[in-house]
Amino acid sequence: MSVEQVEESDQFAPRFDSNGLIPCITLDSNTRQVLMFAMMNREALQLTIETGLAHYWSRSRGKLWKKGETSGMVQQVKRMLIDDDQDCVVIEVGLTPPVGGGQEASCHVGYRSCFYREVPIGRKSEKPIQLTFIETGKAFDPVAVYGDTPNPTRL
Ligand SMILES: N=c1c2ncn([C@@H]3O[C@H](COP(=O)(O)OP(=O)(O)OP(=O)(O)O)[C@@H](O)[C@H]3O)c2ncn1[C@@H]1O[C@H](COP(=O)(O)O)[C@@H](O)[C@H]1O
Ligand SMILES: [Mg+2]
Ligand SMILES: [Zn+2]
Repeated sequence: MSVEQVEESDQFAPRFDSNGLIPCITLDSNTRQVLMFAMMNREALQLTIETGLAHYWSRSRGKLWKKGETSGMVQQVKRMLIDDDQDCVVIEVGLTPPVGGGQEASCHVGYRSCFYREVPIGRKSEKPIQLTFIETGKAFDPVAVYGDTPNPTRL
């Protein structure tokens, strides 16, 4: 397919990287708050489109991942957008509360959004950069929802 077709036509032609993955940014459909960034493989993208529930590919866990499979915090896709060269998607989702109680959220750390800290802009000193928490508290208790086996994001 030509660049022209990819960029200017109405043909959906998602471009996966050399590992067969496409990045996805997930927004809250009501507020447009950025909730998370994850990858999708062809199957995850197809399942997301077919079922209307967000599916991803987890590189750290090496598996297809239906968001909410453990927590119950499924993401209902209201709209999907793709960029000009079709190598990145955005989904706007409705959230579901976790099964263990608490408010609707997305992040497995217990915050609503994975993007729960702000990096200050403009350096005033050589001191280490200090992040600010921008959510007032956690939306739910992750131990109540995921159990106490820690599952930290791989660093
Ligand atoms: N639930 C989440 C979850 N929700 C949001 N995110 C975000 O999704 C990103 C990508 O997930 P992974 O790290 O699994 O995927 P990855 O491809 O290894 O991504 P990188 O860390 O390499 O960027 C994370 O970096 C988080 O910002 C989550 N990452 C992991 N989980 C785990 O997913 C499992 C299932 O949870 P539910 O889907 O809520 O049932 C549990 O074990 C959770 O700990
Ligand atoms: Mg990550
Ligand atoms: Zn998170």
